Amino acid sequence: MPTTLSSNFSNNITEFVVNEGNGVKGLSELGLKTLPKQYIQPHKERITTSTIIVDDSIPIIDISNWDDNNPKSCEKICDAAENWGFFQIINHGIPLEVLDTVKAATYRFFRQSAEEKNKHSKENSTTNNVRYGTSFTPQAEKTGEWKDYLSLFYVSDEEAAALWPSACRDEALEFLRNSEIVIKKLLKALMKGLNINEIDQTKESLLMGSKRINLNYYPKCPNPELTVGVGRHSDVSTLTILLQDNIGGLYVKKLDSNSWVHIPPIDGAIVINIGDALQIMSNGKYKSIEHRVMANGCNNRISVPIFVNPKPNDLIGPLPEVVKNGEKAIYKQVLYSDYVKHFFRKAHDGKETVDFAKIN
Ligand SMILES: CC(C)(COP(=O)(O)OP(=O)(O)OC[C@H]1O[C@@H](n2cnc3c(N)ncnc32)[C@H](O)[C@@H]1OP(=O)(O)O)[C@@H](O)C(=O)NCCC(=O)NCCSC(=O)/C=C/c1ccc(O)c(O)c1
Ligand SMILES: O=C(O)CCC(=O)C(=O)O
Ligand SMILES: [Fe+2]
Repeated sequence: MPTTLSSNFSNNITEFVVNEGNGVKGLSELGLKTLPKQYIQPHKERITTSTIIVDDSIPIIDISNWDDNNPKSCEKICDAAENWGFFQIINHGIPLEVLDTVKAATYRFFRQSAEEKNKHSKENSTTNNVRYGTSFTPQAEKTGEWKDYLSLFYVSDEEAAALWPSACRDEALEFLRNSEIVIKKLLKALMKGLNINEIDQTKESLLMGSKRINLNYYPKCPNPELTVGVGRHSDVSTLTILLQDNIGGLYVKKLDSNSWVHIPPIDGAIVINIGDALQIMSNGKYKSIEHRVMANGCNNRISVPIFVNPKPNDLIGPLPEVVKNGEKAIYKQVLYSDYVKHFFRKAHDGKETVDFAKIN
């Protein structure tokens, strides 16, 4: 097995990783001793101990006794959304078996040959709703991110049966189905915090009219300190429901600071974060916070986020109930698909995406 790259191979990294569909998983499995230069991030993007704080953590909220008469859990959710933008939920009711099987399915998908996975690449896929890729936007990035992914946009069970890869389709659908009750409970609590006590069908569709599930694979990395698994970004979703494995490495920026806090893996827990769409709809009350993932020198890591979104054709802006009390709108109305395209067409750049919707 080669341990360093021949200059010829190095020149052809993009060909091997991106075009042939080997991904960074393929690179990792060559047994490289040093990180290819294409993945060396500028200093300011690396995750260093000097910016990490260890004596703080995002809230962990037990939602087992959750019902409408329990304002305490509702308050905790809204406080976390305002002050952290991130929290973990435990005793959420999604069976552990569902979580374990979608993790196993993620490994099953990525274990397949490059040829099989690459049938779902941007170039080869017969649909825009299924995409296998690597890094974030290789066409627009100066430096690569050490991650491969499969992204599945949910339209219907029938479409998924026809188009999603069989290695992970049923398990991804099962996770989506089981997350539905939790998503509705969280949105109900978050709307209460905005004095919206009734979620009618129009509002439900605006908050959770479309879903995307990603399977992320972060292979073991030589020189993990020089690169990132995922660079600084905030999600463009309403809410993200994130399942991580037991490896760790996800960091979230502490509000109004330059410090980063680790999100420790907790067996059976799910990480929840507010996305840009809800920051915009709440006129900035709920925070869509920057986060990033450290690469790992010893272990492969996987994660499975469900992005809960408006529908592509929805107009999003501060909700009428939020601005009706004379509050000044800080965001304008934007077409959600324009917002998402703006996000996908550039490299990760922290919180810059939301400027697209700001009133200047
Ligand atoms: C996403 C779109 C806009 C795609 O619509 P479509 O008609 O297919 O547009 P398109 O013109 O083909 O695609 C627009 C661009 O996005 C890129 N793109 C589309 N899907 C993806 C994807 N899953 N991953 C990366 N890029 C994508 C395309 O490659 C296009 O770029 P370019 O080729 O013009 O350079 C549509 O489905 C939509 O509006 N969806 C709304 C719901 C939604 O998907 N919301 C996003 C939630 S995802 C979210 O919040 C976070 C995601 C994330 C974070 C960190 C990562 O590292 C990461 O990989 C992903
Ligand atoms: O892998 C993780 O823990 C986070 C991934 C992430 O932020 C994303 O896919 O948007
Ligand atoms: Fe994210």
